[in-house]
Amino acid sequence: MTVRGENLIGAQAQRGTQAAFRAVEAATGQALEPEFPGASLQDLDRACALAEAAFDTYRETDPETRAAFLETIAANILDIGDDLVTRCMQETGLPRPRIEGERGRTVGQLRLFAGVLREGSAFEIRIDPALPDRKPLPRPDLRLRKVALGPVAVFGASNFPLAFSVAGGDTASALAAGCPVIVKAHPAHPGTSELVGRAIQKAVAASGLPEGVFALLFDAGQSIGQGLVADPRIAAVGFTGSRRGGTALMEIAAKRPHPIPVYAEMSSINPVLLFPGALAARGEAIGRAFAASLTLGAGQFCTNPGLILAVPGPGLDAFLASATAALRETPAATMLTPGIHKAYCEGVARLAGHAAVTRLAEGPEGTATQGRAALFATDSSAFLAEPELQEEMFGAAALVVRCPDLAAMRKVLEHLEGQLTASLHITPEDHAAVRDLLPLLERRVGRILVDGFGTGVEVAHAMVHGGPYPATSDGRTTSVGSLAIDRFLRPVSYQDLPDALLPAALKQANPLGLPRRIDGVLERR
Ligand SMILES: NC(=O)C1=CN([C@@H]2O[C@H](COP(=O)(O)OP(=O)(O)OC[C@H]3O[C@@H](n4cnc5c(N)ncnc54)[C@H](OP(=O)(O)O)[C@@H]3O)[C@@H](O)[C@H]2O)C=CC1
Ligand SMILES: O=C(O)CCC(=O)C(=O)O
Repeated sequence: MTVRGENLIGAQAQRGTQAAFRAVEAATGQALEPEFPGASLQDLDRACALAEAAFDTYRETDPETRAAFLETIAANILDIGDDLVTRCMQETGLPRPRIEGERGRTVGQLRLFAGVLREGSAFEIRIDPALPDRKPLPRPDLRLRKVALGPVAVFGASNFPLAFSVAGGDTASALAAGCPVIVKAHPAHPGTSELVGRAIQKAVAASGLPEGVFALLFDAGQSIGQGLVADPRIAAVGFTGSRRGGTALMEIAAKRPHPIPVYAEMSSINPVLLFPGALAARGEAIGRAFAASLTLGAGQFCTNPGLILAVPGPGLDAFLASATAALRETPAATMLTPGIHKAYCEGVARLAGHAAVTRLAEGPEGTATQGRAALFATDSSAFLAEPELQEEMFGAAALVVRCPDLAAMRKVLEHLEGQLTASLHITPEDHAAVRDLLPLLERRVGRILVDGFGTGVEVAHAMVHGGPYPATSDGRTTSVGSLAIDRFLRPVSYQDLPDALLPAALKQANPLGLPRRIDGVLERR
């Protein structure tokens, strides 16, 4: 499939009329063909108008129609074949196995939401039948379902060109909810975005859905993204990226005459807590596993283990010896964009020059586009005193904080901002200390995991990929896993509507076969 540099608006593919940009080959820094002329504000207006026009029809399609649509998108993505993988490798510098794995995850996510639709409990059907004889007052007939919010703006992420981009988790969950989607492509991988966008556009047509269900817009600057968030027809935003970008979009959304939710996944340093029992039992092995997680994908994961908390002793020495040895041998790796590479190098230099920080290890030097691993150390009193030490360094760098005891470790956790994950390395003898910290961890993070690292998020029903601000803009939700659909739904209650006027999901005969809670009790199907 050829990349043409075209915006996809409704059933049309057309070149933009605004300033153009080209993708950059991540490994060489060379510009790639073709040019992507940016969308105009008229293009944006048309995409929003089509999405608005499609909304009422699309949201009332039955769950089976939307499930089949998501499966068609998945099949179309696979049908692109190697053209997608090679373009994506060029644009991101990520290796083939990673891109192929991410394509599998993307397709799996779409199919997961097809399953969610067929299972039906996401719509939370509740029926409290009328009690006309209740004293002192009769009870009305009350029926609740969740309905789609409206057209959703999705910002593709730079670091997951497939699984968090055009057909990624935000798009899959919004489409499953019944929301049309307008994607603002990430400029780091426009060719990949166009190929995937065409797969969705083709699926819209093949499924007989209104053309406004999907659009993909390119822009060399930020006016399309900002215009999208400000547009009154947009009802919610999905975003994965920097704290600066996410908060800028939150501000635009909050200033609208009708503010809308922005689901932004932003910065996280993902504390790793090395408990004394675990360090004594297997400090060296944990050090090796940590180095592998830190350097995965050049460290360009928001789940990257960027902060290590431990009490000094022989166990920590063993951990540091194996981690530093592994990091010194891990080759530098191509980073996604020159901007991300520059930000990483500046972050590492800032930490290296910090008076309270020592450098423990540095990976081998690479090319001008590659990032080398780095490990730094400080102590808990310096960490508590210097807020900049908890800033995310997006890449393969981490900071070890030596805590004199577990009470100091607690203080560091109390001082931390909201996080996506916390990883605990433990043995049974650490259980009492862990139990003590769990309530605090629950307040700080979205996912608590034991004897592992947060990278490689499982796409599942019980997954939370979220967390308190600034990990995300709204810690009540997740951007990965089936619960992500909930971000794009809202409850509506129907009181005393005659059956003939009720939506199919709430009719007495339950024609859609949805699971229902009747008088508070889940009905067996
Ligand atoms: N924690 C995480 O999950 C991630 C964090 N990052 C961090 O973000 C840095 C930059 O990476 P990147 O992925 O480009 O993230 P950005 O937040 O810079 O950009 C993400 C998307 O949002 C758009 N955007 C950003 N700011 C605005 C704005 N003010 N108005 C309108 N649109 C905006 C960008 O467009 P445009 O490019 O045109 O500005 C891009 O499409 C990295 O160095 C890293 O620090 C990156 C990826 C994931
Ligand atoms: O680790 C993962 O699988 C997901 C990470 C993520 O969401 C991100 O880096 O933006």
